Amino acid sequence: MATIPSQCFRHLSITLPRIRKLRPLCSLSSLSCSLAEDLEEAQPNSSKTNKPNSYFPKRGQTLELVCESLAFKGKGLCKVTDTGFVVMCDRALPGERFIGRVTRKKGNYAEVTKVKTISPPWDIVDAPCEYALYCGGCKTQNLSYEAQLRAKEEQVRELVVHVGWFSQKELELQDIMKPIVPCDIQFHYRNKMEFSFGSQQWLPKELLLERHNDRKSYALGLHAPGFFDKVLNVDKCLLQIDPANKVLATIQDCWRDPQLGLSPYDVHSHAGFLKHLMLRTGRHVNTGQPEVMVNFVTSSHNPELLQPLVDKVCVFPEVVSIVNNVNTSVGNTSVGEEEHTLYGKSSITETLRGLTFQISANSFFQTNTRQAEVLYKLIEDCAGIRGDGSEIVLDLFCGTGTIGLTLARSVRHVYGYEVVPQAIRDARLNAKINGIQNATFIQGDLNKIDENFGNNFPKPDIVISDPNRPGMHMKLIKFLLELKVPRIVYVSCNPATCARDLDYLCHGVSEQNIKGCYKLKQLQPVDMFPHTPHIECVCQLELC
Ligand SMILES: C[S@@+](CC[C@H](N)C(=O)[O-])C[C@H]1O[C@@H](n2cnc3c(N)ncnc32)[C@H](O)[C@@H]1O
Repeated sequence: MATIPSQCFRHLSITLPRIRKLRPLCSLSSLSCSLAEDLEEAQPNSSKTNKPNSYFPKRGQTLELVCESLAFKGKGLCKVTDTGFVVMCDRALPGERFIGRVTRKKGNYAEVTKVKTISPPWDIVDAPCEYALYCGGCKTQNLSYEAQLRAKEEQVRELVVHVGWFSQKELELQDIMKPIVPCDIQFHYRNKMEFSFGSQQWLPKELLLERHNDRKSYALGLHAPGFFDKVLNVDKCLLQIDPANKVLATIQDCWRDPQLGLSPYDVHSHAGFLKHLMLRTGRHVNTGQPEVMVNFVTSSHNPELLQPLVDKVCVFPEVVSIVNNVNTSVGNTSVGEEEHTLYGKSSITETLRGLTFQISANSFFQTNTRQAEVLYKLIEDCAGIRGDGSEIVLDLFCGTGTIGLTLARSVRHVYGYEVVPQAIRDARLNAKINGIQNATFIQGDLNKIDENFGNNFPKPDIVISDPNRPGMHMKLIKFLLELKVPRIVYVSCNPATCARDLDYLCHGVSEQNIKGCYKLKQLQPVDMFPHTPHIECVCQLELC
């Protein structure tokens, strides 16, 4: 095997103290560097020391490197020969030998850009998408799917050992860490894609000369990696289903026509009309046929300008909803202050674990429906519901209530908490559509809970917690440690903050003299998004 996934780290488990305390000293090891970056979102205020480095490659210097593994955001982690100094390289694949040029110092490691591949990894494959090498969406499409899964699983294991402070031995002997669950379908799995309009197409350097004439033309596509103002023009995205690609191609064909008078919004000058094109797909409740929602996000309300585009795409039988979100702010978000329905319905439907969900342009819904079925089944199994209708479930970070509602059928009551008011409205509506009466959804910020929080519901038997990337706030961790429910199912989309929170729940928070009281019984990584760096984990915790 050409990858070096873990041997190089193993010795560190003996010498590396708790990462969260040692984070500022991240020159200690490659592992701590990548973890520091992993945890950056979770600890935005933590101080950084400016410890001098024993070795630092100079900016502009070229180095011959071998990528050892994938880390945060799918970047390749490499070490400088002899010194072991860590460099991270976007688009480097495990096992790849390449020449990299140092571009910048970040914390106590360096970033390099790949200049030339000397030898590719043995498990490299041809990426089916023509944009795969440049697009910010799929970063590892040219790595075999098996190798992608290996890299993701390894990343979770390293984080659980070095941030979560669980020993490799206990993970293995007690069969805690399960092999990653692959995604059956590796393309056409996304039910939501957001494309941006841009006043200038972004092209990678190697194509600049070749397509010189395209440089100034307008773009509709995906953002260039790391740039909010540069758009890679795309006619097709292999992550979405064919009917959505037909809509994209049709709009691409016509929106630049000068006679239509349409202009892309410019994020610098704030002039222009078209901001984003969001395509969402679902299925008709009775027929199971695909349903497509087309959402034009514009900087002002001008339905006449959009009408020619509406006329072109409403002819597709799958297009059942065309809406316009008007966002007058200078920001780049797609949520409008007003929404207008231009054609058909204002929402589409999707079924998940036997329930029907109504999805509007801005409601949160798991973006890989098929794999969400797998994820929710795992959550249900981990919840270990008795099925006698006696238990209380607390669904933290409930979004539109999907997890809680799928459990509601076999428990006494579900209490869901969520910060976004629209999501709470959708959750209540979803409960109603499905005839579920034993679910209560409450809007509130779980980062701001106080000592009264626990008085708002009966003591739960099971807590489901599914936070977004920063993980759980210390207030919530303390609440759970005091609540002492028999079982917690922690669902995470960021293995770094997940490992940190598992450490707090199981081993306590020594700085605050708080004891942990949970045992990690099971940790199951799930691949929801092939070709991207994202990893989902389902963790089962039981009260000690
Ligand atoms: C990963 S999503 C999970 C959604 C839902 N459990 C599902 O499976 O569809 C995380 C949710 O947490 C919500 N959220 C983020 N920060 C929050 C906070 N401070 N308090 C409450 N909810 C929050 C987000 O709005 C989002 O709906």
